[in-house]
Amino acid sequence: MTLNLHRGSLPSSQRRASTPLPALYRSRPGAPGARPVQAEPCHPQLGHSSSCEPKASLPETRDSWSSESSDSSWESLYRVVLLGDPGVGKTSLVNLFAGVQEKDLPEQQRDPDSFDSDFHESGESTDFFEEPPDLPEEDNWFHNYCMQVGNAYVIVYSITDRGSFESASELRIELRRTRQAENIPIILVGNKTDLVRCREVSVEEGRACAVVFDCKFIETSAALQHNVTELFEGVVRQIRLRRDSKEANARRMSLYKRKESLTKKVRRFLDRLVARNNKKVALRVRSKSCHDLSVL
Ligand SMILES: Nc1nc2c(ncn2[C@@H]2O[C@H](COP(=O)(O)OP(=O)(O)OP(=O)(O)O)[C@@H](O)[C@H]2O)c(=O)[nH]1
Repeated sequence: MTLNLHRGSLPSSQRRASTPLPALYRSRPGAPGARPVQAEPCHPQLGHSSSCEPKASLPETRDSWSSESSDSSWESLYRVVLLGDPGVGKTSLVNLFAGVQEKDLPEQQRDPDSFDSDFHESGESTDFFEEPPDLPEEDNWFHNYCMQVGNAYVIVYSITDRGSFESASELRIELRRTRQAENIPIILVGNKTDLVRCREVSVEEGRACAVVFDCKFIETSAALQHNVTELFEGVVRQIRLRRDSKEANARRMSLYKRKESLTKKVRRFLDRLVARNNKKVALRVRSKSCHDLSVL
């Protein structure tokens, strides 16, 4: 498993300090803060991993960065979207996962406004990104886009904030509405478990909510780095399990279709044979009844 981190300096007017802004958002023409991709200094810094090389030849929008990409030379990219109220710890979780400590970075590279992490494993890449919390009204498109493009969703709430737990439920309902027919992995995360005395949402409530909403559930503490690796590995596993079962289903279906088409061929042959016989029978019947004016 190798990790990549790409950073770039961006205008911060649209975002809170800790909010990472995905490259996708940045590359949208006309969007506030949007910049041409080639102007970004972040991608050359991806060079720590052998699997990042093909990115140089990628098209410039992330619309084409999909696991269904027809370009087989490029690894699969899975987009994991982190949703949740401001302040619940989304950025902290992603930062931890990427193994980034701000203090480890040179002063000039410290840019809390921008952050993306790529998680590369077995030729696959998982891109975690979160929605900027204070987007202007006209940028509702990005929220809608997030709801459409994720291959998996991590809905984070703080166990010390019941309001964020309720927001998590609403987000789950919204996701269910937008991605109704799809079997996408959703993980409900209760963060800040280290703040034991301030707990407002019990583990049982979190678990019950996950059962009701048919998603996975885990409690984490970004502060204590508890369950963070389990969370992100779990996300990748969920994506793979669904992908594998989808592929197995597709294989089963194509086998079934092949079998069915063989059966159909035999049936067509038999039908033709029966029809020929039926014509002879019909002719015989007609000739027998030709004297009966009461029948055809
Ligand atoms: N005690 C404790 N504090 C945490 C934990 N996770 C995050 N925090 C703190 O909570 C605050 C908000 O964390 P962020 O990671 O910025 O939260 P966010 O959801 O990304 O917030 P926005 O960027 O506003 O969307 C920061 O001060 C973090 O240090 C945790 O597990 N335990």
